[in-house]
Amino acid sequence: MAANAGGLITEPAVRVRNLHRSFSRNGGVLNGLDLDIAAGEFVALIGRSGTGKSTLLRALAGLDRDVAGHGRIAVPGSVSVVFQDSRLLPWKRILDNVTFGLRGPGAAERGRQALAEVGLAGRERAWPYQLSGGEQQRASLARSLVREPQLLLADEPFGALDALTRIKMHALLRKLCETHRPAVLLVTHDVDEAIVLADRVILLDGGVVRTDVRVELADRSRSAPAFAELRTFLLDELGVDEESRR
Ligand SMILES: Nc1ncnc2c1ncn2[C@@H]1O[C@H](COP(=O)(O)OP(=O)(O)OP(=O)(O)O)[C@@H](O)[C@H]1O
Repeated sequence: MAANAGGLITEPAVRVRNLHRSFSRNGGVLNGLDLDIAAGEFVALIGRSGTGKSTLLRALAGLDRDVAGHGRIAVPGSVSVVFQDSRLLPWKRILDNVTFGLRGPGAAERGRQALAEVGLAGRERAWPYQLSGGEQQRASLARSLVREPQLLLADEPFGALDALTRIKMHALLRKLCETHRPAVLLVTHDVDEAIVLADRVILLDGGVVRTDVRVELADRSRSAPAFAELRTFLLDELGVDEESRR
């Protein structure tokens, strides 16, 4: 349970209990994982390669049918997923990609508004191949948010972008989340990205949540001392050696 700004106790948007998943007899990837995410809360999920971050995300997205019966998962009715590649349909124009599957007479207008929100006004009739990688991810975010999901799952959405574009996308995602207020689970390898964006950072290790910290920074700029302190703590938790931090 989480207390909202008014002090009321609210049900979490996501509740995972005792989740297990294995792919071989060599042991589990998820080993009795518990996790709650409050409505509107932004959680970043970090962990060493192969620790099961994508496995958890796929289970929450309903993309892993075999996980059923290996724990309890409760997620909201409307869930959107963003991946590292935009997964736009190459044979559809950008607006048609964004509104794909939406019904009702207002769908095109909602799609246009979503594209404007992500900075793609005027690109409605472009084909996916005509957009840069960053623009394709903007379109992918528009396609998710036009559905007003209660839960947004994002698996390394900015992993393929250059450093400057990533920083711009961080600002955009924060703004979109402040406007639309979905619960978010963001998988990332980038500790700085986690601190810049999230309300909470959780670290997966051994198939369970090993570290769970709230990000309470007045100043999220990377040069702030409290930012550096939290980064050092998380890199220590990840077991990243001194050499690799430079
Ligand atoms: N469908 C599958 N079949 C067999 N093994 C799988 C499958 N999906 C994941 N795994 C294995 O489960 C483990 C966890 O994979 P997962 O992709 O969840 O890790 P991750 O933490 O997201 O890693 P990375 O940070 O490298 O993306 C890996 O050892 C992977 O090989």
